Amino acid sequence: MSDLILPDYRVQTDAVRNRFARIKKRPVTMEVKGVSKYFSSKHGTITALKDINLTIHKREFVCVIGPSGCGKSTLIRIMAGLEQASEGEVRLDGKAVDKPGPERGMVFQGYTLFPWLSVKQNIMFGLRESGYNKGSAEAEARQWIELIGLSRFENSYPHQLSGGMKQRVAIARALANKPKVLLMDEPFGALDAQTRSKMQSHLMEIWKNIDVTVFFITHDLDEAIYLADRILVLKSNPGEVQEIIEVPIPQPRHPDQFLTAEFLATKKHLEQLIHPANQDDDEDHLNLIRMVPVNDDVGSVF
Ligand SMILES: Nc1ncnc2c1ncn2[C@@H]1O[C@H](COP(=O)(O)OP(=O)(O)OP(=O)(O)O)[C@@H](O)[C@H]1O
Repeated sequence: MSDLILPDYRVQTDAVRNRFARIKKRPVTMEVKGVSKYFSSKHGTITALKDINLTIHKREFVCVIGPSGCGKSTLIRIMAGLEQASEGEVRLDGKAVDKPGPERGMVFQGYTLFPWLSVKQNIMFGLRESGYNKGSAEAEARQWIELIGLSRFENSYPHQLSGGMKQRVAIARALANKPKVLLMDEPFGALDAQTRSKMQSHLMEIWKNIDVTVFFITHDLDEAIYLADRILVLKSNPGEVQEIIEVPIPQPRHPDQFLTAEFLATKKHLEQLIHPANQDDDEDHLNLIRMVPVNDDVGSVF
């Protein structure tokens, strides 16, 4: 990629610039204001997050990337109300978040469906909790099952589903409660590459058709660029905002865009942010002793 002449990732076409202008005019849904988080450990205090500020507008899709340990999960847990910030606050539609609530749906990497409930019962569960009677919860669940294309599996149990199907059910279950924000922590991290790419397209389709704002953690740069309006890049030790990038790829997104100059330029920039050149990290080196015959030529040019 280094030999290609790529545009600057900050250059936007008129369509992309206009889209961002429209997004910025939408009301703010979530605000992360000066959030810091400290943990005590036997080695002292860990600053997992330091002064994080982010404003997310209604219907925006924001992805978060950053090296392992930069505080991504801590941030999403604070946004979900599962963890308290040490300093600062998170607001949803102007109201401080201090505990989990139905207006924030969560989807995690691990399959979090109830194994003893069928697909339909899993989706009905939250609806029943929020006061739907059995008949209306069932009708609502069926609509979601149809939307995620699993009508044939409504009475199947999680162990009878593939990983991708389970995550589709988890997304439907989170969305059935009509949250304002969907918080997703590496939801496709455990899936094989092909299923993952299908799930990304499914999620894009769902997001286009459902009135929801998405905050999505991933390790995968392609996934972040493909899905996001903006990408929050965190750095570690302490977890701080490195950059917030407006993705210059037009909507609607399509897998063909993975090879466009804008896509490659954005990916190159993210790679530079996450793996800066000349960074000599001891953990990246393998201390290998050669344990092959002297004339072994695997790995040499021939
Ligand atoms: N409950 C805890 N107690 C002590 N330290 C914690 C706790 N939770 C997280 N940390 C520390 O806070 C830092 C951020 O962790 P976090 O899991 O949020 O990072 P992450 O970016 O999500 O990592 P990964 O990409 O590997 O999942 C790490 O140094 C981690 O060890």
